[in-house]
Amino acid sequence: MADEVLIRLRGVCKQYPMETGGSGRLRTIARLLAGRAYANPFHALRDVDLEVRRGESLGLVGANGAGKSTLLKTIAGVVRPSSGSVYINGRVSALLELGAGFHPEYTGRQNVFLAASLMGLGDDEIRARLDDMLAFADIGEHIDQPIKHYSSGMVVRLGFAVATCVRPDILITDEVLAVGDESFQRKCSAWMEDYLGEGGTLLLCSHSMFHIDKLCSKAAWVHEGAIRAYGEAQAVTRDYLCWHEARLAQARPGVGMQAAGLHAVRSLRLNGVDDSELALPMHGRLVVSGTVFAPDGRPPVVAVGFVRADGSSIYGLSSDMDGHVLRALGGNLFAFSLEIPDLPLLPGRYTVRGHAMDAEGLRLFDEVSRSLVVTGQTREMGLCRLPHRWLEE
Ligand SMILES: Nc1ncnc2c1ncn2[C@@H]1O[C@H](COP(=O)(O)OP(=O)(O)OP(=O)(O)O)[C@@H](O)[C@H]1O
Repeated sequence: MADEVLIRLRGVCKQYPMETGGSGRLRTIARLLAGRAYANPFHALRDVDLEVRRGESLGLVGANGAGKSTLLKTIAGVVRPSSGSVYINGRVSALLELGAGFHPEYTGRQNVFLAASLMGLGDDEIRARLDDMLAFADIGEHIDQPIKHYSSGMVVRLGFAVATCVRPDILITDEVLAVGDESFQRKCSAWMEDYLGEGGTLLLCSHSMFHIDKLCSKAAWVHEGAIRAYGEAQAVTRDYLCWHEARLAQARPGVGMQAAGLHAVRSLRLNGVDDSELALPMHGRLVVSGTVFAPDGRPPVVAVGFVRADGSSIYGLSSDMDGHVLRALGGNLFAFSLEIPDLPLLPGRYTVRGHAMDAEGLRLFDEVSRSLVVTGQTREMGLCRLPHRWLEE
């Protein structure tokens, strides 16, 4: 049962016509009516093979326009592939575009009935679960207003509330977490963790590597319509972030991953060293310091992680875990300085990462890395020295 394949895609391709102007569109329609292929197709998905088993959680990452939503829509049955096969085994609940499946003129309550019945629930079942759904959506009296007057966050709340009560075999969500406010994000995230704990299967598309790492066991990196990498979520998100870092470095030499308007680590130093590798003896004193840009002017959270050369995590912490507030420097910049007085890592090569997060410590925006070489001689094995002594018995 656990090994049961719930989603299988084989050689899935999706093409869209490229024509934009009026006459181009007419030509496209004429070609379709004549049963001919598009003249100048745009390949949104290229030969995608994918398998998701029961109980797996797969994150989709990729740049804007890479094809993630098209892939999710193809799996949800909203988009028909141009070629290839899609096999789905189980009840699917999909939270795709905002309000998809909702009728704008109906009230929230009417839409809940509509959406839940489309997902296969009978009237009695819906009535029995209605209070739970409304409690999850938590939009108060707006529930009896037409949803055309809802904010995007309220629409997502309603959509997610229906999904929670239907308890699908496969839950497909496209950037839902990005739309809700902080408390709703936490609620959704907690619900998804529960759902996965109970054996649910999740497909999550997000630009938040934090959420992908937190919620997904596997990840697929979609690049120009094809799967560029597939594997353990943390390994895939790491490669994807490195790719972005390299791309930005190419575009703006000397500048790390930063963008006006986004939280970003502006500098990261190991014992005051900014860019080159730091060599430090075992049990030496390490100070990780730097600055973080916060577009909203609120003190951001910084997370610091230690990673082995093969990418596996050794240790991570964030300023909010310790209740530490970053020092304001002015100009939306905030400084941090983390001391590790007695670094217990065994000799070897490591990466120290600084991640910029929002004030709530919920969304992770970027990552800057520095190399650290721990020097020394020892015959101990592993990654770090555990404090120990031998007892005389
Ligand atoms: N109905 C359509 N007609 C024509 N082109 C489309 C259509 N839907 C999607 N595309 C194109 O297919 C490509 C992939 O779009 P898709 O929405 O899947 O990307 P995405 O990875 O989800 O991007 P984002 O992160 O920006 O949401 C884009 O170039 C988009 O313009």
